[in-house]
Amino acid sequence: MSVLDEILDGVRADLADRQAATPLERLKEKAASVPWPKDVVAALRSPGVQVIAEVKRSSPSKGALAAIADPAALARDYAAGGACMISVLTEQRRFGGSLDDLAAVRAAVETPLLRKDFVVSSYQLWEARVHGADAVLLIVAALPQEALVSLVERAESLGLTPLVEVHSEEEVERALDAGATVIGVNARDLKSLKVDRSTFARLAPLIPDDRIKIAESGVRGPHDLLAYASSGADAVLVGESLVIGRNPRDAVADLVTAGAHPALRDRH
Ligand SMILES: O=C(O)c1ccccc1NCC(=O)[C@H](O)[C@H](O)COP(=O)(O)O
Repeated sequence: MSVLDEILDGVRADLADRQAATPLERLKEKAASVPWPKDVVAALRSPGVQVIAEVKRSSPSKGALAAIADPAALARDYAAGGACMISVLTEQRRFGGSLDDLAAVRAAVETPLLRKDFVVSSYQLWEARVHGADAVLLIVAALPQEALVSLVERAESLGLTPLVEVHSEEEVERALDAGATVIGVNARDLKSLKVDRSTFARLAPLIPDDRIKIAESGVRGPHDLLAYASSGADAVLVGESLVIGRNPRDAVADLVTAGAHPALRDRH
């Protein structure tokens, strides 16, 4: 069984528990009083290469990374550093996240928020809305095509921007067929968990220029952002290097400064 399959088994079991505790109708009632999500596409289309900073406690590849006792404080640092979006991992078993983290971050910052999880059901989209997300991750490798298409449509109907994640040529084609506007190329192979930064340069040319291209994983500092930018990235998604460093605000600011270099402006 692959790591992804193991993660998905746990996600489905936890989802079943939450569905038993909170019926969908109740979630829908709650969503009615939550403000409409922010325009993530506009934020990502801002000049230069944008930085998406992630709240990430642990991971299957590295184990424990950082305790992050106060995710809201970390998010405030990310926002002060200039992150255009904050990614909050909500998967519990392997990443140590939760929907409470998402809600706490929502209460702390105005920055657009991504719910980063392994979405397999529209129930999770409603949860994302209720807890203040503006965008949701949809991983092509985790979904049959019919489910992917339906989740892209449902997310958009709820005002959530789907970030559709790909790892291969075939998955790029599936993301485009599903109508994705925002496509993330994840450099981390979901079987070996190894990061191969060249994946973005290989797949980016297959993604039309009217879509937003996000390079996910493996950004250790400004030099990696610039390398992804030179291959056409509109934004980078960064987790580990921000949470293990001593000053997340300065680390984000350094990336934002690199992404704002005059040579990288007016790329959209
Ligand atoms: O991080 C992992 O080990 C991992 C394993 C299996 C599925 C997903 C995984 N990570 C999720 C991510 O996509 C990253 O958290 C994100 O791209 C940031 O990457 P990094 O900056 O390398 O922490």
